[in-house]
Amino acid sequence: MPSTTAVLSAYTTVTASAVLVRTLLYEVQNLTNQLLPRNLQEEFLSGIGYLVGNLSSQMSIIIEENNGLILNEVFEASKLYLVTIQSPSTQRLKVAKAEKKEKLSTIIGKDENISFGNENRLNLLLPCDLEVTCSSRGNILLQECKVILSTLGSYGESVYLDHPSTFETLAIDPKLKKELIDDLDRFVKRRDYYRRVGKAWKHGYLLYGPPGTGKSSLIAAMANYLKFDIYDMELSSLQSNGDLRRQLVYTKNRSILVIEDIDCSIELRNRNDAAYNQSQTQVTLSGLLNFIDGLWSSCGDERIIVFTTNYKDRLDPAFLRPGRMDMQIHMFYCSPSGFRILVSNYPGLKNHHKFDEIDELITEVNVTPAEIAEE
Ligand SMILES: Nc1ncnc2c1ncn2[C@@H]1O[C@H](COP(=O)(O)OP(=O)(O)OP(=O)(O)O)[C@@H](O)[C@H]1O
Repeated sequence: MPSTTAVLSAYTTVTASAVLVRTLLYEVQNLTNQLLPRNLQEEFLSGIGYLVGNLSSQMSIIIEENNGLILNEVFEASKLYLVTIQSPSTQRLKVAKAEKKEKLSTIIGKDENISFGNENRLNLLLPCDLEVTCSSRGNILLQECKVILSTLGSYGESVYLDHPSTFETLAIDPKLKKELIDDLDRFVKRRDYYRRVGKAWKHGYLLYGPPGTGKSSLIAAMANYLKFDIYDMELSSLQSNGDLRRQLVYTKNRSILVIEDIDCSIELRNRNDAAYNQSQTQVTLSGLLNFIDGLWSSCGDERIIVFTTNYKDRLDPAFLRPGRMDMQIHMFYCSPSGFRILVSNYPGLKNHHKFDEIDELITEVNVTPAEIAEE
């Protein structure tokens, strides 16, 4: 089975939730305030609002120079503004806004050297950044928000998370799904509550179950739902326990920190066997426990940490102590209801005369959603 990182980055379709569209609209509003003269802003935004109301989860805004034979005033206004912040040779201009900053920062595309504003490139990796591309015809293309997947550790890299998994496509028990969505909703709404009770605004999940039952898919669904970035912490690439904490510097608020296959990394270290020597894992169980406890008190707000394992019974009980994991989620073999979701996702079937027979078979045999998806 591929690793979480491989699976999460393997997709090319961008899926966006309602949250994403709402955030995008908000960002468009912000951008419009800064790009357009005041008298044009209202008209432009009401047009966008109309579009979003009817629109799918993806949106590109293209401002053409001419609207038929008529000159497009929005294009002229945007062009005038852009000329003041870019050099004549600029082909691409990126615009980003940090959560707590009021103004957008504008950054010239990858192949150009000049950058504007005080933000460095990392700020592009914020949730909900917008990309404005100026084509040779002078069109301005505003691309949709994207969730970022970053790999922490010595080979750290970031990519846009284009994993299409959502809670709708996830084949898990409907009751568990609802419980989890409610839990996430409660978590993001409870800033004041966490402050009042003096608790860090963090949440820990343990996902356990056999390979191919959807642990990585669930993490992607959570990220797409909350519009949080994902940081995938590869323990095997860390040199020491101290590296765990140092990696946090690269993470941001409103993010999910993922540590996968936790039993392998820790077990290997404790057993000190040949496999351990091969994997070069340098993180110890106590180092990890210290890190989790410290994480809860030392880093920013709105953080979710997710551990995954195929073997919960191998984990040290200290790891599962109350307060470390808020929710333990058992990902299990496919149920009849899960099967219905998968056939609706893949061949697009809602009904079939074989369904009853398959329902019976599925309850008799352990089969993973991944195996069914493969078929
Ligand atoms: N519960 C599920 N709902 C929908 N699709 C699933 C589910 N489980 C598995 N799949 C399909 O199988 C593929 C592999 O599953 P995934 O990587 O999420 O499982 P995993 O439990 O993380 O496996 P591993 O423990 O090996 O990392 C997914 O990309 C998806 O296509």
